[in-house]
Amino acid sequence: MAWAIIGALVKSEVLPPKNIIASDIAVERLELAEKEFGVTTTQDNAQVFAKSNAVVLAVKPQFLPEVLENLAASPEFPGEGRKLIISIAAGVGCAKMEDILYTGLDEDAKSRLPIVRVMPNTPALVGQGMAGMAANAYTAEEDRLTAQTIMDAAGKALWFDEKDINGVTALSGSGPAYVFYLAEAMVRGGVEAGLPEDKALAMAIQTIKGAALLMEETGEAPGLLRKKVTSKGGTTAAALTVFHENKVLEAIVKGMLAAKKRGEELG
Ligand SMILES: NC(=O)C1=CN([C@@H]2O[C@H](COP(=O)(O)OP(=O)(O)OC[C@H]3O[C@@H](n4cnc5c(N)ncnc54)[C@H](O)[C@@H]3O)[C@@H](O)[C@H]2O)C=CC1
Ligand SMILES: O=C(O)[C@@H]1CCC=N1
Repeated sequence: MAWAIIGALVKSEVLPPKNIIASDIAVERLELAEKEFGVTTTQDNAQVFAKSNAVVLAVKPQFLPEVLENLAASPEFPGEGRKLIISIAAGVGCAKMEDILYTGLDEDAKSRLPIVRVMPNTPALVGQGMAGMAANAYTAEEDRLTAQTIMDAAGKALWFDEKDINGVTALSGSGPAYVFYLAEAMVRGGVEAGLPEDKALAMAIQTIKGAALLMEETGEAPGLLRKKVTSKGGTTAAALTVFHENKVLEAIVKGMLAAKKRGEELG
């Protein structure tokens, strides 16, 4: 995800590579990032913090507390200037991050460390991400603008109350997997209908892409566009009748609520 965000910032010229500093414990990833994007790198997270106005934390959720604890214990912390902390770790709430970062800080120091929690998704890798964002109480308009600019570079981003982030995760965070699942089903259906697999895949991809663009460009509701494809007594109606009988729509909604519940449990 960090790779996607760095790539998007560089490609969209939101920031020149020399203004981006990346850290990772894996040297080979840093070497790759230097080569691919021309960014500065370090293995020292505290150096990133010291040199940046905005820090994006993109480690796996189970490592985030440790990374924050090390940061809070470093001589560079909290420093002088204002620093926006952005975390993309799934399931780690602002309260948890505040617990670690704000302990022992006075109100002035806290207000210089605003926190934004982001739920991105993998299409950010191709500049078509959809992120949901939530800001903590110390966040000002300029911080929200910074977070918006960073995430817009990788696609689109919308603001939510933090209580809605598990719903966002269930929709756009996990959502690409639902679309890939649909694509898998369409390819299997195509093959069973006698098409060669490579062509079935190419057709499924273009059909999903075209349908998404049609929704976006016409602004028409998905249900209305579906009706426009469905001739009375025709082929689409035959397919949809089977989906309906098998409660496919209800199953997807149930699945999303299970994803939301899992997000709550992990949090
Ligand atoms: N993959 C997805 O679909 C989504 C992922 N996320 C979140 O994005 C975050 C990153 O996920 P991925 O990019 O898939 O993981 P990843 O494992 O590919 O990347 C994490 C990177 O952090 C580095 N790292 C580990 N410990 C470190 C430390 N102490 N200091 C510095 N770097 C360290 C690792 O070497 C690795 O390069 C996770 O928190 C995940 O919850 C959020 C939404 C969607
Ligand atoms: O499956 C997960 O838990 C993460 C969060 C959203 C996408 N991947």
